[in-house]
Amino acid sequence: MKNLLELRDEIDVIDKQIVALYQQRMQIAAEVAEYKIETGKKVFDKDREMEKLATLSALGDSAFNRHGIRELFEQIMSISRKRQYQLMTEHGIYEKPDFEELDTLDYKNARIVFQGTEGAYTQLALKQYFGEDAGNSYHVETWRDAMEAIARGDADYAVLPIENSSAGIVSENYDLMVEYGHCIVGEQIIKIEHALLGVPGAKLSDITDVYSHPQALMQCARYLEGHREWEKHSLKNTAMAAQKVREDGMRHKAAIASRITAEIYGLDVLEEGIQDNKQNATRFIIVTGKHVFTRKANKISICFEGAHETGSLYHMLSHLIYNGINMDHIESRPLPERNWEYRFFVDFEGNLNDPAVQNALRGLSEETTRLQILGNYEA
Ligand SMILES: O=C(O)C(=O)C[C@]1(C(=O)O)C=C[C@@H](O)C=C1
Repeated sequence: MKNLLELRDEIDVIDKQIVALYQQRMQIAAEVAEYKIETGKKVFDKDREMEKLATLSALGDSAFNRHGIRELFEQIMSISRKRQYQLMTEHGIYEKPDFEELDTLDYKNARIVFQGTEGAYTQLALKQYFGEDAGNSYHVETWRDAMEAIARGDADYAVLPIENSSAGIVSENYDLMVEYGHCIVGEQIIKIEHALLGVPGAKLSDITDVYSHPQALMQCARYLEGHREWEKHSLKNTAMAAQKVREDGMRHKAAIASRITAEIYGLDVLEEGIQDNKQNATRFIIVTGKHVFTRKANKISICFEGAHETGSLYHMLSHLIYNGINMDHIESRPLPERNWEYRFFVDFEGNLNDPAVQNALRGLSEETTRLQILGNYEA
């Protein structure tokens, strides 16, 4: 039997040959890219790749090797495509996403819409994000209403919750972003501290009914577990719950909302910090109707759909990984009317002007069935 050193020497010889052949092949791929640049042909040719995978894997002498050859060449051709996208970007052949670059975003006199009523967490986020420019804001009943206000041009910006650190994503707003095609221009994270609020003079022992937004009820699940006898009621938002408790004026009714709403609606704080996660925070997005970004933007949100087949997501994400892009977040949402098929939402670091981002987006747009850039903004 040969010893390990001898075997490794043999592997080293073969690997060098593979490297030389790989480089030769990539050189030809570069020539293919030139041809495609000249002729305007697309880089990704699925039929050609399928044909190659079938013929090459058939050369394998065992089922194991046939499978391995297929995987190996899938990777080789995927790298070949990435090289071709890179060359095209270098040649300035890049279909810029339909986004206008601005020096800064001007919020002066902007009309800002949020969902809920006075004192909603969204309003807190709005005030923190827009600061002094927040004066010109108004509220609507639903998140869809806020999106509509942007679509109609009644408002310039909308503020919407997108994710909570304990309850997860606000799925409806992900879906609305796809449906309306608006643009994210900013985000604001707000620490969420829930309190139990009752009418003046009410005691904890009086409470039998609790009102809040379903997300807030979920975020206080452990606390509510300690009061199983309480009837829980879902309302559109936490501030509305506070308003209702005030208007009903009954000692047995309580709301879960922020401390600030207690001041606004004249309620007593019966208990504070009742959320399960003491670090509980919600991320809000700032949305507008025009597709704009600034040079300072450092986070990109996209949504894409791909073929419903093995390895599809892996290949789509490989465009980010191969271009050295740092991914922050991935989510999936069901595709409407297509049971058990999904679209993906990915947040990653970068600016639309970065060559690495342009390469990744080019790859994704060629190799997905649908790509939507939801925004490029400062995180
Ligand atoms: O043959 C082509 O059109 C190529 O671009 C080359 C190649 C390959 O590397 O083999 C790469 C991408 C295409 O999807 C198909 C094949």
